[in-house]
Amino acid sequence: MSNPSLRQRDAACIAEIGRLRFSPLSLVGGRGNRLIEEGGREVLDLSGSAGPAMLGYSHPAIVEAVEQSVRSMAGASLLLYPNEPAVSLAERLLALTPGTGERRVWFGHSGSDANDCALRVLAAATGRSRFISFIGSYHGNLSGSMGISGHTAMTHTLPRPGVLLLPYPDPYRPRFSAEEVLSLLDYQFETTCPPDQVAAVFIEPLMSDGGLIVPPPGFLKALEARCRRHGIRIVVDEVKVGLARSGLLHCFQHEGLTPDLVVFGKALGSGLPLSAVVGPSEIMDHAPAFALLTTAGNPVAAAAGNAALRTIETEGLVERSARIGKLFADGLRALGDRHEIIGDVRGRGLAIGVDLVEDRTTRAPVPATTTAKIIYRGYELGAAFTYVGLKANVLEFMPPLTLTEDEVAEGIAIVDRAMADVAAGKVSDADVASFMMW
Ligand SMILES: Cc1ncc(COP(=O)(O)O)c(/C=N/[C@@H]2CCCCNC2=O)c1O
Repeated sequence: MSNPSLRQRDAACIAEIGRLRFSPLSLVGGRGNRLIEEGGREVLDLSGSAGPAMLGYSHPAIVEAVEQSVRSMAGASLLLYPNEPAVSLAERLLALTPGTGERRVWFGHSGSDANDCALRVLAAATGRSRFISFIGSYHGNLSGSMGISGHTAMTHTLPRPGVLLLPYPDPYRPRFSAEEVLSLLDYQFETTCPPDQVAAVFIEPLMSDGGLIVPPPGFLKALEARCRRHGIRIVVDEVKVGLARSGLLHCFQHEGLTPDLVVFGKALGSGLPLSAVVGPSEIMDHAPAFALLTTAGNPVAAAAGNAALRTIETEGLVERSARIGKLFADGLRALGDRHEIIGDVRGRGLAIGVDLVEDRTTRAPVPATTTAKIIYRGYELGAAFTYVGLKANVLEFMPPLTLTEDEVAEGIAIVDRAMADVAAGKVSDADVASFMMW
């Protein structure tokens, strides 16, 4: 019997609950913007590993920072001892995150634990037990952060008591206009959701897993104004679209928001487990020993974080993300001349969604199998990308911000061919049966 493949071994030991697989791609390495498949094939990465790979893979700045830090580890627990990399990273985050007054930084391992921490400390510090969030939002997969998320993939878990989930207005499918959502919120405030009981609103400035939805201009600013009237804090979840990806350093800057707390993750560690919450001291200093994760803010992950933030600056990734993102989105839009399935191409910077429809007039989403087949065929042709959306019909492109113009052209050509091949029936339902996961 030949040696089992990596995928077969994975199937024999990795728990299904921890899988969200879009293709048979199994990895033995990565460098630059390419993933190295078992067997040696190099696959162009247009997924960024769901966002963390802001700098691609094995970026020299990350390798050097991690190597230097791990060779003389300044402890392994920020809880017990300050360490130079974590304190430097906190100082950097305070300097680059707009805000006023005394503020502090909390470190976590993931976007989930950072949102968990934010909501728990807000409830405790404000004495308010209600939260506002949005249908389609994804803030994490721990009890707390899942409990304020509104993604259809979360319906296996009941929402947190006291959370108000509002529709997130979608300009492409305006089932609820921005005005109707705000009017619904006003009515809730007048009836079953007293605003003085609401601790905070959690906002994705660009809704990612819910379908890469850019909110209508002014909506988030109008929401903020209502919150300000009632002392409701604004928590902006920048975990996926923050740190230069949107074409500005912070995605909330596109909306003119003034957050109270900002949640970072994914790209902050550039592949290492690292997240952060930046917020006012009256919240973040609520009590000692309130939000403890033993290895959070460890010197190795923090060293990667420092290198990631430095590289955003030294490689001009904010401007690059805007420029390459426009090139990529324009290229995807141009495919619409050949593929009726493309209903909408949207996003900001290098956070791009392609909304796939059965019919451009009705805008009815394609079946999830169609989306999955395009991703599967894209994999066979040499590119890795994923899908999101409450109807699993939005191709998600979250590539490394280091993507080159040539790689954009390569990626567009692969998407083009994948769509044509799927339309020609070259991918079967059986091919994608095990990749229909959310
Ligand atoms: C806006 C936003 N906030 C928080 C999270 C949770 O981050 P972690 O998965 O690092 O805990 C996420 C994670 N999003 C999912 C992770 C599961 C796989 C599907 N793709 C994502 O990006 C997010 O998008």
